[in-house]
Amino acid sequence: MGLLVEGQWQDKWYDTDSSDGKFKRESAQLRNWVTADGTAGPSGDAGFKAESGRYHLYVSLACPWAHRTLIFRKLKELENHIGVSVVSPEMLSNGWSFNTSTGSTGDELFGSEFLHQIYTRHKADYSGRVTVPVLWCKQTHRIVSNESSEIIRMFNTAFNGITGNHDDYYPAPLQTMIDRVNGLVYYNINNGVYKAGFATTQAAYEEAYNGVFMALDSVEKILENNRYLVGDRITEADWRLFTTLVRFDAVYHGHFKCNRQRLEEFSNISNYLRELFQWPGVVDTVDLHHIKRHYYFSHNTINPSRIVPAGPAIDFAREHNRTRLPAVHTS
Ligand SMILES: N[C@@H](CCC(=O)N[C@@H](CS)C(=O)NCC(=O)O)C(=O)O
Repeated sequence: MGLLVEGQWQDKWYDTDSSDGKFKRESAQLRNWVTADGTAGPSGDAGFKAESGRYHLYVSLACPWAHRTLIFRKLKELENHIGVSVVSPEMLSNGWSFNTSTGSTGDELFGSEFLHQIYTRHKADYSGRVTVPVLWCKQTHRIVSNESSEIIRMFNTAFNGITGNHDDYYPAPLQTMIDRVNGLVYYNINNGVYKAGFATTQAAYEEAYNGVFMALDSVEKILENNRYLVGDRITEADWRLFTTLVRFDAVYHGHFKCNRQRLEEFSNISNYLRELFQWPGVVDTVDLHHIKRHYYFSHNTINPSRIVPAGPAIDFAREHNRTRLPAVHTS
């Protein structure tokens, strides 16, 4: 675990001393957009036109942010158009690695040893954390983006002309609502579990813990009468929540101490989670071995023994009751 400082790797854990024990996530720095015609997106430079075979994704199967991009690649039928390299779940003193003996596919483009070499290939004197996901452009030899929330928006529309898949997970009439729900879910749940897990004071931990369960209680209520988070169709908001939910009982409940209750004890959330898990193609994006191995093995300030728990035994493939609520298709 560490970061690049002017192109040099430094092995360093997160600094929480200057923030009263609170974990502060660094904003992603690389924010260009792939667009259908190569014009600039909402931020960054123009010149990244959607083309088959031009882009490559670097992901961890353990990471909830990277997981979003894998789900969108799957749902939007981009697998034959955008390649993927998977890092090892073990994120140790050199950060994310391409060690094939511990579960990486290897770096399919350059055969690098570590992900930080992709960042310095992009910019030799790069400074900042080396995070997944990364969307790489093979034509310009640059990182397009390392921000998952924006990569999924690109995948949602930019390649529609190539794939013929027009399913829309961020439809114009629902955007305001989706943004509002994303805000609550990101702050309290997606990032909330990390704020609880990486807190180094009791007060910072409890504040995050309370936020996690306040928001889960609200989600449980929403899902009582609504099939999905924003009305009766599945949207980006659901997939952004899903990647945290699917890790919750296996990792966040124990390792990050979010243990007021397990998600299995929330009736609506657990049924909803199973529906999303069983969505066509999604199961292929979930790897609980990588998930557990990453958190319990890599965070040695939290779990120095590196013992990976054997449980819990949860069957996400068992029946759910969500068909009792109406739903419409995304496209
Ligand atoms: N804003 C980023 C966050 C990505 C992120 O923090 N990824 C984690 C893995 S779950 C990571 O690579 N952390 C390495 C580090 O912080 O050094 C996104 O959503 O794409």
